[in-house]
Amino acid sequence: MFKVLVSDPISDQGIQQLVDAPDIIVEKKPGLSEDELVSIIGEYDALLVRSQTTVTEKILEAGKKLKVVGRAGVGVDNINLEAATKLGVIVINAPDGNTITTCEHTFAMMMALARHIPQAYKKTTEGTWDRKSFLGVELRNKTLGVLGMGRIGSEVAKRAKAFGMNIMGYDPFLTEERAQQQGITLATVDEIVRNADFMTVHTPLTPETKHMISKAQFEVMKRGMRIINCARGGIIDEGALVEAIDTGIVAGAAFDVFEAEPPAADHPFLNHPKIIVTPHLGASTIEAQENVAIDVSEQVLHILRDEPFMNAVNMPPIPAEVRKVLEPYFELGEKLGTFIAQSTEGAVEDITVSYSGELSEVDTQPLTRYIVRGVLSHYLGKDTVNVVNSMHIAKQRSVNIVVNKSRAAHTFTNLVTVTLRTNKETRSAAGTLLAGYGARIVQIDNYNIDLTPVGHFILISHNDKPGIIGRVGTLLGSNDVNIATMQVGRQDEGGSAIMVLRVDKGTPKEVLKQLTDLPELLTAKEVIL
Ligand SMILES: NC(=O)c1ccc[n+]([C@@H]2O[C@H](COP(=O)([O-])OP(=O)(O)OC[C@H]3O[C@@H](n4cnc5c(N)ncnc54)[C@H](O)[C@@H]3O)[C@@H](O)[C@H]2O)c1
Ligand SMILES: O=C(O)[C@H](O)COP(=O)(O)O
Repeated sequence: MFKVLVSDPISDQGIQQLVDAPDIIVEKKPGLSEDELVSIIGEYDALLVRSQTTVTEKILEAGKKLKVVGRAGVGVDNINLEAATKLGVIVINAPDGNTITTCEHTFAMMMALARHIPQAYKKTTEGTWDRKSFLGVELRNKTLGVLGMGRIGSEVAKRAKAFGMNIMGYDPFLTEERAQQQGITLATVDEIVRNADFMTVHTPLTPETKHMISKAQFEVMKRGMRIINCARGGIIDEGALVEAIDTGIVAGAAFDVFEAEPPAADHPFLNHPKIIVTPHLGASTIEAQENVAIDVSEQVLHILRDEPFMNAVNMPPIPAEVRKVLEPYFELGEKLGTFIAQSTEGAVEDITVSYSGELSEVDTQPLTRYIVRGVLSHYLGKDTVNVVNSMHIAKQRSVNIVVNKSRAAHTFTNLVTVTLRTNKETRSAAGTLLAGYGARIVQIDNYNIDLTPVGHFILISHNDKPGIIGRVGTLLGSNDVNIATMQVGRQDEGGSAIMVLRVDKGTPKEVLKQLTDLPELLTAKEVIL
């Protein structure tokens, strides 16, 4: 049974799949302090948050069973990613579910700003019929500068075109070609600042984007610009903005987010006649909240059940086309890792992974993480090593990871070979996926075999001498270990050979010892896959 703690208000419909899952207990405890979270987090396998809960290193350290922190939304600046990675806690988000909603909120803010709607509403409901003070501007034919042309920025640009606006966009990933396809003008921040009538920011808050619009930009800014921030507080320098409004450079601003949330009661935005504000409502629609909660719940379930998952933010993203090629190999990769670790004596020095065939054409790094996890979890436990921290742990323990690639396909379309070198020996195992038959281990050291990697095995190294197979069979039979299948491989007649026995259950240690006492038998290892 896995326990999931929901510490922020998250859509009930969205987390229904977790509530319904027979192996999950969901507990909702919104509004806890850091200390309260620290005192209870040790019981939970997963933590689900929005932006209110600050997931600190202290909380992560106290989460001894914690496998995943799920963020029902985009921004993960409330989660200590470095600590999570170090501790092997996977952090996932729901990057797509609130894009349209936030884009629409940006538009609502832009129109409210252009037409003074909040200010006019306030005055009218206070009993003053004032039509003079609220002369607005049209959006049509105005230039909109978009800083950050990711998911939300691109949707904003799309809608702005329908309003007859000209769009200038800046994003480090925006190329001239893509800008042309989107019907926008690729520009620098400086060009946007000097030319736009409206400017909206849609970047994450990073050391690079913090105060990217500050005093220097306001000094050269087109007079009368209107500015919208529905991304993150701090991208625009709040103090410098107020000064730019008060000195007539900026005509008005609409902010959904603040450098500190909630803002202090005397925050200069709160009573400023030219600044309109909402309390971080960008993602707050029924649809978006359901979408993000569904997405994050689905991935949390996968992680808790040790199944392949998406949207981890503390490991590099896997492009869809690469995921399609690699995902079928994740389980096999991890099994090859665990197989080789169980088969090899000694302290690990390096792990060499060779990819041949079509696999060699994609970025195989995500698959390597599974393989390394398979190897290291044999020594450190599955709970300690996961695909987020496997490479980090390998580095920490000075285990070299070497990756080779070769286009040559040999007998199989794809072949993954894992070689483990320890201070005592070097062994390797290779596997593939056979169409219609699934995962197979097809080579151990230099011996060809054909093994479905599931169940209990005994891996024996011996000298190829008459009678040895019979003696192994008799010994196991007399110890009530039933052999389901047996495969034997040898290089040369009378030379070294291996035997792989699939047995119905675990083999007691003393039986393995008796096996190694047989003449001509060199080693006998139990492998459980
Ligand atoms: N107000 C809300 O409730 C709300 C809701 C959803 C998202 N957000 C925030 O909106 C922002 C954008 O979200 P998204 O889903 O579009 O993210 P995204 O990752 O799709 O887009 C962000 C874009 O910013 C670009 N970028 C990074 N550094 C930049 C820089 N220095 N200059 C210009 N561009 C830069 C990136 O290349 C990327 O394309 C995030 O900060 C997110 O947390 C806020
Ligand atoms: O990054 C996000 O997804 C938004 O800021 C939404 O945050 P929220 O889930 O706290 O509304």
